[in-house]
Amino acid sequence: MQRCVVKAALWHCNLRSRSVVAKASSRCLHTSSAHLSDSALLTEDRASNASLSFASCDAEKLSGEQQYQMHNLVQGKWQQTSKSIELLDPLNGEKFISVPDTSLEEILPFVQSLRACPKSGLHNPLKNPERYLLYGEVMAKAAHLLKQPQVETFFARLIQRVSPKSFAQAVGEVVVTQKFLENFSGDQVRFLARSFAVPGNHPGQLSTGMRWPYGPVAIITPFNFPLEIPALQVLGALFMGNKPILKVDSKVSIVMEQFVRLLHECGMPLTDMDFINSDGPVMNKLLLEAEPKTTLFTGSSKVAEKLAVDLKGRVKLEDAGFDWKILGPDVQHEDYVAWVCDQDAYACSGQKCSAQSILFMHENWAKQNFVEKLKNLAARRKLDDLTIGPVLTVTTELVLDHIENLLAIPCARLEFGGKPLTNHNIPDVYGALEPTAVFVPLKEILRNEENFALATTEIFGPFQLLTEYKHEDLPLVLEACERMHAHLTAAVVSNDVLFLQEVLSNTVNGTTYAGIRARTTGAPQNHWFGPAGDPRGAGIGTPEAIKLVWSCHREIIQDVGPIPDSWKTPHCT
Ligand SMILES: N[C@@H](CCC=O)C(=O)O
Repeated sequence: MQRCVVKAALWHCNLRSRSVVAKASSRCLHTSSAHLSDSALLTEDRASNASLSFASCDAEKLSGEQQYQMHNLVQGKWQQTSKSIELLDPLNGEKFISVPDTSLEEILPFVQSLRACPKSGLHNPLKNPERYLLYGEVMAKAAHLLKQPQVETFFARLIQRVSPKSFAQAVGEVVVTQKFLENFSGDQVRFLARSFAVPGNHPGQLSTGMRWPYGPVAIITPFNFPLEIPALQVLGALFMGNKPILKVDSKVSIVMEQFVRLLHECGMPLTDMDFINSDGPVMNKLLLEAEPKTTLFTGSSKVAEKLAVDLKGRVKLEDAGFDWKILGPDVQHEDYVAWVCDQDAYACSGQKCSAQSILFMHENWAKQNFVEKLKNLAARRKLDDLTIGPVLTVTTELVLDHIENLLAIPCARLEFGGKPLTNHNIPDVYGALEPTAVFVPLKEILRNEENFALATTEIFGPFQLLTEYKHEDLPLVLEACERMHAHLTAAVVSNDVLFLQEVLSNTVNGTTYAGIRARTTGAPQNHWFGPAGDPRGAGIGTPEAIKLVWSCHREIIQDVGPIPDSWKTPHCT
C-alpha cells in the first residue's frame, strides 16, 4: 500500500530519475520498521540496481537527447536491421526510440528459425519433458524479479512512456503479468500438459489423451497492453512446447524487448523464441513463407479477417470488442456503478478491447440523473496524470466526424465531451479528445442497417454511446446484442436473478460480468478473457485459455497385447 502511495507521489512530482525512485521506494517501505543504517540502505540500493541488470534502457531517460535503439531477436542473437523507424514520444512529439524496420530481404533468418522447429515442438509429454520443469523454474525467478519494486516501476513507467495511461493502469498490467508468472511456477507448467487415460477394450489397450504443441507458431499483439497481452500469450505458447515468433506493435514493442531480456536473465534459453519488429506487409510475407502452424492475432477485425484467409484458417483471434453494459431494473449503489462505468469507458482513454462501448440504461436509472453522475466523474480526468491522454490509433478529426454523424440521427444528443483536448503537445498523428458520451434512442439505433452500423462502430478512444430502454423493451436490447458482430466483454449490472437469467441466457460474450459490481474491463489473469461465438476465438490468462490456444489434442492408443493363443484369422469384413 505504502509503495503505491510513493509511486503516485513520485508520478506527480513527475519524471524523477530511476535511482531516485528506487531510493524513495525502498526507504519508504521501511519507514514503519526499525530505522536502517546508511550502509544497510546502500546495500539495498545496490541490490535494487542489480535487479534491473537485465534492462538495456532507462524508462525515465528516453528522449530526443537519449534515444534508444531497439533490436530484433533471431536464432538466439539480438540484431539490428539496416533501417529503423523513429518513434515520436506521444506526449511531446520528440523522437525517442528507434525501432528495427525489418525489410523483406531481412526475413530469411526468421523463416529459417521457425522452420527449424518440428511440428512436435521443442517439448511435448514424450519429448524433453524436463523443459516443462525448466519453465516452472524460469517463471518462479521471473515472478520474484518482477515483484521487486524497482522492476515493477521500471515496466510501469516504460508502458506509460509508449502507451500513455495513468500509473495505476500501467502498474495494473505489470501486476497481472507478475501474478501470471507466479501461477505457472514450480510444477504448474507440467500440469498444463496433464494427460488422461481411458481403459481400452481388451488387455494391453489404453487410450491416452495428450496436450500436444503445434511447433512453430506466431503471435501478433497490439499497442494498448504493451506487456500483459504479449507476455501472457508468448509464455503460454512456450509452456506448451511451441517455438513462437513475436511481433508487437512497433509503437510499444520496447516493453516486450525488455521483458524478453528479463526472461533470458531468469534462464529462458536464448533460442526458444524470436522477436521481430516490422510493418504489417513484411510480417505477412514472413508468415506465408515460414508457415507457422498457428498464429494468434490480437487486434482489429479487418486485419484478423485478412490473416484468417491468408493463413488458411490457422489462426486464433481476439479481435474487436463493441462491449456492452446493461443496467437492470434494480437501481442501487448508483455512485459505485457510475464509477465503474467511468473506468470501463474512459480508463486508458478508452483504448482497451474490453472498454464499455455502449451503455443500455433501464429507465429506472435514467430517472435518477445517472448521466449527470457519469458526466461529473468524466470531468475529473486530466492529462496531467494521464487519466485521459493521447489516442494512438484514431485521430481527433475521425472521432469528431463520428460524433457529428451520430448527432444527425433523430433525437440523438451530446451528453458530455465532444471537444479536443487543449494545452498539450500531443503530435497530430495521435488523437486527443475529452471523455465523450452521445445519447441515441434505442429505437433509432435499431431502425435500419445504416444506423445500427454507425451506432455500433467501435471507436478505440474515450467515447461511448448511451441509450435507454423501458422495462417492456428488454427484447430490443437483446436484439441489439444479437445483431452485434464481436462478442468480447459484457456486463449485466443487476442483482435481480430473473433479469440476469433472461439476459445471460440470450447472449454470448466470452467474458461477461454479472451482478451489481459488473464491469467490462480489468480482467485479471485469473478470469478467462476472450471472445465467444467464433470457433477461431482465442483466450488469454487461465490454464484453459493456454491449453485451448497453444495445444491440440493428441490421442495415443496403446495396444500392446497379449494376443490370445486361440486367435485365428477371421473372415474379412
Ligand atoms: N485484461 C485486460 C484485457 C487484456 C486483453 O487481452 C482487460 O480486461 O481490459
